[in-house]
Amino acid sequence: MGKLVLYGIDPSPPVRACLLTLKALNLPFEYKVVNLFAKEHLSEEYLKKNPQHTVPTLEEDGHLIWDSHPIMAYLVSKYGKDDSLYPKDLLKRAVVDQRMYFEAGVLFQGGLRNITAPLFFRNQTQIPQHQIDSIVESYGFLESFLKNNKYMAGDHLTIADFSIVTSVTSLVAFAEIDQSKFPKLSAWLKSLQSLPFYEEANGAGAKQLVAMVKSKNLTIVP
Ligand SMILES: N[C@@H](CCC(=O)N[C@@H](CS)C(=O)NCC(=O)O)C(=O)O
Repeated sequence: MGKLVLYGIDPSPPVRACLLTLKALNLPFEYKVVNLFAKEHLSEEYLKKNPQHTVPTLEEDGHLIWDSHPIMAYLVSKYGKDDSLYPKDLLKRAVVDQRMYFEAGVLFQGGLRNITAPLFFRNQTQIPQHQIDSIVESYGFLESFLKNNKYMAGDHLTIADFSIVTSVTSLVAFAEIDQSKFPKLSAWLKSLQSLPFYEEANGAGAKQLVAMVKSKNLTIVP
C-alpha cells in the first residue's frame, strides 16, 4: 500500500469524517495539520495540492484527492476488508451516496459553513433565525432517514454515518437536538459515540469547534 497523508485540522467536520474512516479501517497514515486560521491552506505549496484550498485532502504517492466523500469512498473501496462501509451493490450504494450528498449540500454547506465561515473569518455574530430553523428542519430529515433503519443508510454502519455525525455534532453548537422530537437521531448519535475510535477521531474535534462557536457573542436576529 502507498503512504497515506491526510491534510486537515481537527475542528473541521469533513476532516473528522476521514479520520473516522481511517481509524475504522485501521490504516496507518500521516496527519499533516493545515491551520486555516493561519491561512496555511492558501500557501503556494498547499494550492499546488488542492487549488480549491479546502481540507481535507488525501495524498497517496503523489495522487491527490479532496472532498471528504470521495476520500472516504476511495479508502473503503481500496483498503476495506469487505464492502460493508461502502456497499458495491448499486442500490445500497445509491442510498449511501444520497445521504452523503445530503451531508455535503444541506448539513455542511447549507447548515454549518454558511454560518461558521462568516462567523470565524468576518466575525459576523448575528445569525438569522431562518438559518437556525433550517438546521432543526434538517434534524427532521435525518430522523426520517432513520425511520426503518438503525443507521443512516440501512442496518449497518457506512461512511454516510461517518459523514453525517461530523456535521451533526458541530450543528449542535447552534441548535441542540431535542430528544423528545428526534428520538431516533438521539439514539443513533449515542451508538456512533460508543465506537471505540469515536472520541479520538470526531468527539475531541467537535468539542473544539463547539467551544470556538460558544466563545463568540452570538445573537439570533429575526
Ligand atoms: N465538501 C467538502 C468541504 C470542505 C470544506 O469546505 N472544508 C473547510 C473547513 S471545514 C475549508 O477547507 N475551508 C477553507 C476554505 O474553503 O478556504 C468536503 O467534504 O471535504
